[in-house]
Amino acid sequence: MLSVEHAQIGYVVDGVRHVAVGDVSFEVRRGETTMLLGPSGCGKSTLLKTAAGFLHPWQGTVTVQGRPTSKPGPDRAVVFQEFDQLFPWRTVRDNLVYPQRVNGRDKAEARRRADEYLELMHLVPAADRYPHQLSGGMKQRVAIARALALDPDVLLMDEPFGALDAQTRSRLQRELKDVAARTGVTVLFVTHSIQEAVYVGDTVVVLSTPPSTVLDNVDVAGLDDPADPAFTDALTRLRALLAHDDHEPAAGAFE
Ligand SMILES: Nc1ncnc2c1ncn2[C@@H]1O[C@H](COP(=O)(O)OP(=O)(O)OP(=O)(O)O)[C@@H](O)[C@H]1O
Repeated sequence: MLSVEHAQIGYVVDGVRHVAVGDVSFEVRRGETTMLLGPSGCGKSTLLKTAAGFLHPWQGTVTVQGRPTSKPGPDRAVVFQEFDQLFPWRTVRDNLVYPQRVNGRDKAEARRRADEYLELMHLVPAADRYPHQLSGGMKQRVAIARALALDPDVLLMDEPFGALDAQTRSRLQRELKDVAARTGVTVLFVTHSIQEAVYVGDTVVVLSTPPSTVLDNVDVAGLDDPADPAFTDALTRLRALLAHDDHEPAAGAFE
């Protein structure tokens, strides 16, 4: 579904080119959740922004269904970490309806889909509230529901639970797994957390320090019980990969 092939991506600061993503290739298969894990500054968000069409690779390609992600499009929906990504002047329901209308969906169908995804994300009681009346966790659930209601080919998530307390974060991880299984949506998800990568993902793409390359692709499909020895094995393997990266970040950088 989403393909990254020999991508090199960077930034020009004061006329100087800085390479963030050195040479990265991976595939996000249809219906699967792929996690991007790696040390701070390795270019996880840079890759996600390129998939979203906000940045362009200097070399290589990033494609969705074979089409380069050269600009943002309705085939990709993005959920960010920040709680302020909703339209503050629209109710929760209208936050879901409005982007669908902008994408050309008729009013009745947009409302029907909004209600379907409000139900799926347990937001029906909050449908007529405004974003400032919601907790951080609820805002993130609205952002996910809004993205799913657009029926994207790929859902791009940049540390969507990074600013939540531990309990809310676990709950949203569970809900996302459940919704992904029910809808069959394809997800690319950036995280700092090894635990989150194993629990939420089907595959973990582990990146090195910048200019980043792929250290490994680890299959974690079906691992959702931290008490399962296979879950612990996956955690150990990912920790070892990151620890053997030449420029390991300071201890404690990974949960
Ligand atoms: N707008 C920008 N202009 C210049 N450099 C940038 C910009 N955005 C990111 N960078 C640099 O590119 C590199 C990769 O940043 P990026 O945010 O993609 O990493 P990350 O892996 O998502 O980091 P973190 O896990 O800390 O969020 C970093 O060195 C960062 O400083």
